[in-house]
Amino acid sequence: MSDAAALPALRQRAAHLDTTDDLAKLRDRFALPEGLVYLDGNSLGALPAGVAAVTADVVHRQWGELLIRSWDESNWWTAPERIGDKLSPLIGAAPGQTVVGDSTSVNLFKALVGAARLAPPGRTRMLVDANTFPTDGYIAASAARMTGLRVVPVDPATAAEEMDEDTAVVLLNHVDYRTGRLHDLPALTRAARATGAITVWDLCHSAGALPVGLDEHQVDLAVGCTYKYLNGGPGSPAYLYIAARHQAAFDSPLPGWNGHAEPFAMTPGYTPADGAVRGRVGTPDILSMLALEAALDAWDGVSVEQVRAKSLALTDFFLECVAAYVPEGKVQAVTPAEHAHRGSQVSLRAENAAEIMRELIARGVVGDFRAPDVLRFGFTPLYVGFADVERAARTLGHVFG
Ligand SMILES: Cc1ncc(COP(=O)(O)O)c(C=O)c1O
Ligand SMILES: Nc1c(O)cccc1C(=O)C[C@H](N)C(=O)O
Repeated sequence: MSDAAALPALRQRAAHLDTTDDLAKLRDRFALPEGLVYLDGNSLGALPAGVAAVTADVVHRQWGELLIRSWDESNWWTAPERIGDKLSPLIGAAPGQTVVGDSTSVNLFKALVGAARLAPPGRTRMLVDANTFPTDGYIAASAARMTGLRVVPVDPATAAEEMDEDTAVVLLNHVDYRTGRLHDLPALTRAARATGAITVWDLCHSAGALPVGLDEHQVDLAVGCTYKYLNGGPGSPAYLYIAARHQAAFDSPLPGWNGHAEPFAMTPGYTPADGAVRGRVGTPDILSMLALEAALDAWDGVSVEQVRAKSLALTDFFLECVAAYVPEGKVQAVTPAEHAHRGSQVSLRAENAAEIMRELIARGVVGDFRAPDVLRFGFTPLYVGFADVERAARTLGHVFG
């Protein structure tokens, strides 16, 4: 595998690929430290250049000077649905179906209980991705308990075989957080629909990295975070998608006053608002929300299809460079080689993975480690280039000596 002669050739290829990359100039839309190769945008995205000024204005003028008037005059009140509509094109959703707010965990709770209430009565099973990011499993267990369903862990690759007339809800991840495997959202959603089950997709690791097509594939409900490939910042609010056809019947288990049809009527009884707005709960976290709104400007004029094409080129090139630079047998790719099954990250299994990642970070290449033995590298096409990829793999090769 390891091949010293590959070095200049791969560096030259990287330079050529960067020169011919239409998205390369987008890196200027981000404030990244000089000299750092940042491959952890699948955990926390980079800072978009416009966010600091907008945040300063929100703090000093909108809050400091306008004070309470900003709920109307700075359009704070309608931020959750406005920003939901702003990110909708990235997940293939028409306007009016997505609200921003709360964490992914909280939105999962709303979606899962809401899904159980939408499902045909009498069904008993909630299928849940067995390899899911832990919070999804914890929340699903509680939502199932509350709604009288039984959790059935499933492998998303074969989940369609488990769907039957007794399946009420199906919760799956579009991309697996640990392996980077992309699951077949269109086929799995179709299979669930054929049985009448309600689908809930977690888009944390796909939104902003590849086309999702929620409306096209007739997904019922979806959630996702905005701090990964959408670059909303640490703890930026998550989102909830409620397909238009379900909105009238969607019965939120968290019917807070912000989701009320007339919040300022302050009536004792709850009447849900029309549309996705009924997915709102309490007062939105305006500072984070408006930072996210500014962060989404980094997508101006960029399509998610272009991003996907570059993402696949980056991960292909990374796998090629790793094969050339890393001594044979030191790492095994756990991310599928087939494009149809690959998200926007590459996970490599290695002995002493935690230590290897610490050393890589010390040498200016930031990825992350996931227990027990996975090195994770996330590729955000808006700011990662091919020279970054080559340097990351070369540095990994050096770490292995
Ligand atoms: C698939 C998935 N779901 C949920 C979360 C987290 O949810 P929350 O925004 O509630 O922290 C993450 C990552 O943190 C994730 O990778
Ligand atoms: N949300 C995170 C956080 O608050 C701290 C550290 C990491 C995270 C993450 O997003 C982890 C991420 N979901 C993962 O795929 O592992």
